[in-house]
Amino acid sequence: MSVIEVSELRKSYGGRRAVDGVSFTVEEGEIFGVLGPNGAGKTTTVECVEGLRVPDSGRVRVTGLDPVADHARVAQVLGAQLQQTELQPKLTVREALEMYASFYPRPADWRPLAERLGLAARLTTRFARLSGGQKQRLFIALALVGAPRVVVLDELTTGLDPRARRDTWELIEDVRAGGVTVLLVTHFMEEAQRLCDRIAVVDQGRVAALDTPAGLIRRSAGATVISFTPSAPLDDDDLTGLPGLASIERKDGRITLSGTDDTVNSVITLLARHRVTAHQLRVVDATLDDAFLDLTKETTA
Ligand SMILES: Nc1ncnc2c1ncn2[C@@H]1O[C@H](COP(=O)(O)OP(=O)(O)OP(=O)(O)O)[C@@H](O)[C@H]1O
Repeated sequence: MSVIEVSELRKSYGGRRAVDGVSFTVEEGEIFGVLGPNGAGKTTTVECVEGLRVPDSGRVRVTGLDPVADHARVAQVLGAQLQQTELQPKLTVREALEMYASFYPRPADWRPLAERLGLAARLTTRFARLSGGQKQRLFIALALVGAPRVVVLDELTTGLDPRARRDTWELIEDVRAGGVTVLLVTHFMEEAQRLCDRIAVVDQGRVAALDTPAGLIRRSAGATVISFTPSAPLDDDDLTGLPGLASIERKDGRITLSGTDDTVNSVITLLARHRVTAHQLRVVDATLDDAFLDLTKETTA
């Protein structure tokens, strides 16, 4: 049985479709990413998984339970990142952690969690007095303090400085190593590429692609880009026949080709055959950024 199952999920707000037939499953111990442009329907989708929103149609199950009908049981197995407004401003960090731990039958020890998230020196600070990044780290701690089987993280590291972001990634990897399933909404490609086993790219309320990060990158039009300044002119005819070629660009004597590994190998053979030297040769693999822009062309254009 999948830990999370979403099938043909639809949800409208006042006649406007926010989610329009989204389906995916998340397996035990997986870090599953939901990636998409602003307004794509990501938060609506994960809020349906959390039982915070009632779908118009479709099926959602978390460990086999319906998050709306079985809300209390789902709340025992699922940890979610809070929104700013959901915590009393006067609560201290310690009180918040103790209170949230008390909601669960077998909570984690909050002290090491507070330590990992850099909150140990802030235990007596009231929520209202925390910096934006400290609030964010507290929300992550509160999502994990119940030792959930599934954790839903929406904009996990938004507002965190680079070190806190890296520490948080390591924490999430550790949490997963402990068997926890993670559903992650993110805008950060580097975060998605580093953490996620699989990613659903959501665009205009639909799943535009669902694959591993490497799989998504392979789908992007020019998965590899090679650029160089040739020591002698090269004919377009020689270049256009290269296997796997997606595009050619010439600028100021420099040639930039996008294509596949085959394209790169063939360019090198071609250069050797013509005894042409490639100055400032660069080969760059496409990133998840490129794949994302390709897959969500209409909305991000
Ligand atoms: N409570 C609401 N009432 C009306 N419309 C809403 C509501 N919540 C979301 N929407 C609309 O539904 C669409 C999807 O929103 P959602 O927040 O799910 O997208 P998202 O992918 O999470 O976006 P972002 O990346 O900007 O957070 C948007 O057009 C948004 O304006």
